[in-house]
Amino acid sequence: MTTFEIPTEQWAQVVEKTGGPVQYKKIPVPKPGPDEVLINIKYSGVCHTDLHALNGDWPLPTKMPFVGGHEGAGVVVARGELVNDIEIGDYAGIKWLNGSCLTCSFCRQSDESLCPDALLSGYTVDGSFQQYAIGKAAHVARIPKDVSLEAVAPILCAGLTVYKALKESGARPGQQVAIVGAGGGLGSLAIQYAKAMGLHTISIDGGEEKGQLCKSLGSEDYIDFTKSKNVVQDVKAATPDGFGPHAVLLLAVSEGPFQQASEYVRSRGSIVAVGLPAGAYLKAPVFDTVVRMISIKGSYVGNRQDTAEAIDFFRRGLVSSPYKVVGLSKLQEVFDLLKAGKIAGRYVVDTSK
Ligand SMILES: NC(=O)c1ccc[n+]([C@@H]2O[C@H](COP(=O)([O-])OP(=O)(O)OC[C@H]3O[C@@H](n4cnc5c(N)ncnc54)[C@H](O)[C@@H]3O)[C@@H](O)[C@H]2O)c1
Ligand SMILES: [Zn+2]
Ligand SMILES: [Zn+2]
Repeated sequence: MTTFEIPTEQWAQVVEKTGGPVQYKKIPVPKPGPDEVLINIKYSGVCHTDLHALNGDWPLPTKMPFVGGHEGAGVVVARGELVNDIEIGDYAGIKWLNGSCLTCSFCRQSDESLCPDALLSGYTVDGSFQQYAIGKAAHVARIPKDVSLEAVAPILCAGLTVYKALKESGARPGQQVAIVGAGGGLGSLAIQYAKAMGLHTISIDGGEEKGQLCKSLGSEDYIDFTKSKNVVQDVKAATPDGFGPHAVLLLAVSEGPFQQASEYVRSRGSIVAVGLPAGAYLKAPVFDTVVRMISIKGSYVGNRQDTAEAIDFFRRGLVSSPYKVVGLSKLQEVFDLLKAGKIAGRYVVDTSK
């Protein structure tokens, strides 16, 4: 068996007060409990959720201080005495769902994200913006040895979340799906998963850079919400019969689209809310929802099987996040860009610098 030398101290980005800035400092390397593994994180994607956590946007408290991050890809370097289905030296990933009880009625039916005792990486337990992170062995993502750890990182939240949301939408091959927030981290992967699943995509986001990205990833239409005079009309016009898309994935970080989607979704279509803008509400006219038989639902990350399937799409070369790599020490700069809506695709941080 391979053995790794584990230091006692490591570099991490720590949130010490709501709103930040994050503090780049040395902290102790944690020790895994009996049912846990210690992963030497090589790369971590930066999700907009990490910014919500930093800003205290949601009605759910974080631990404090905390280390954010939940798209961490690395190598298993230690394991607790109860762990026997993952080896030292294996590739593994820290995802949002760090652990769940595995015995409640949700866990028993593979709705692990609904577990009342779920542990959330980079939120209620320390996450992947550090060189060594802990995950419950049952939940850490199994990453095949033949994939790039920096490229696979965004699959661990963005990829698996949009893959699950597309399944939840009920859209079938050949149908149209509108992706709102298509040029962001989740959106850029949603375009590709949708395409791989045989769906047509209509991308909605703001600015030319994001438009070019969406087109280059295979989206047939791009609607720039900052320029369009009538987003509702433009979305409907992008479908062959003008009746609107069969499904809408709401990935945006502003409330507007959550109020608008019911105006352009096709009758009997579904609206899937995934983005989590602070304090936002979903709104739809009851009359239209009834007589046009619209389904409105939420979708929250995915279970362990969704994770494995989402990674398998990546391994087969069907999806890949467009990403840029910077050092972990530059995390605050990434947050500033994310806040300004300036990131097309994903940023991935390299924990060695
Ligand atoms: N439900 C889940 O399980 C889950 C999982 C991961 C992330 N999230 C949430 O999803 C959201 C997106 O995350 P991300 O990392 O992709 O963020 P991101 O910042 O990379 O992307 C968001 C995109 O939305 C676009 N946008 C903003 N306003 C818009 C509008 N009015 N119309 C169209 N597009 C608009 C932005 O330009 C940006 O490209 C966040 O709120 C995050 O917390 C939810
Ligand atoms: Zn995330
Ligand atoms: Zn449970």
